[in-house]
Amino acid sequence: MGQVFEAQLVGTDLKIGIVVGRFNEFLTSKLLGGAMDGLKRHGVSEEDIDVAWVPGAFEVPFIAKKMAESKKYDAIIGLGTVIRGSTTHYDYVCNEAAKGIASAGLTTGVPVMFGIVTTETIEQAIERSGTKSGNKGYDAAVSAIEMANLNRLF
Ligand SMILES: Nc1c(NC[C@H](O)[C@H](O)[C@H](O)CO)[nH]c(=O)[nH]c1=O
Ligand SMILES: CC(=O)[C@@H](O)COP(=O)(O)O
Repeated sequence: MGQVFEAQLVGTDLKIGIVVGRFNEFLTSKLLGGAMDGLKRHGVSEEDIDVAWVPGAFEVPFIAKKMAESKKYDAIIGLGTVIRGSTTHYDYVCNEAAKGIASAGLTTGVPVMFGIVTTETIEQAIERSGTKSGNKGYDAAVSAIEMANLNRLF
């Protein structure tokens, strides 16, 4: 076997950018709290975390890409909550957020995490924002630390 690359979950010298959607703020603020908790528990200093608020999940990739291009950050975390309504709007917002976040990472070489909760119901969103199914912001933060450290190995 050749080399195995595996990163530590240690955030002591990392600088992290967070982009969070204001739409459904009562839930996205919980995702932000979870992300901050996940970063700090793994050693990231609070002063090394910058936060940008955008109108909704659709706008997350735009600012995530700008943050990544600035080369000030080791990883970016995109946070948002998209809940299906009665029209096709949900699909457009989700698809563009997912595509845009993936593209921001691939085009800049800075890992960008997909911390966007996409659900059929508000109950499902609550469950993933710090209640029975955990906190997707926390999960995205841990993934950001892993990817930032892994990215340094290549
Ligand atoms: N319906 C949701 C939205 N919609 C707003 C869009 O994200 C966008 O801000 C607007 O279309 C202007 O470009 N955003 C969410 O984050 N969550 C939703 O459920
Ligand atoms: C996901 C959304 O954009 C949603 O809030 C829109 O709801 P609707 O499809 O009922 O307009």
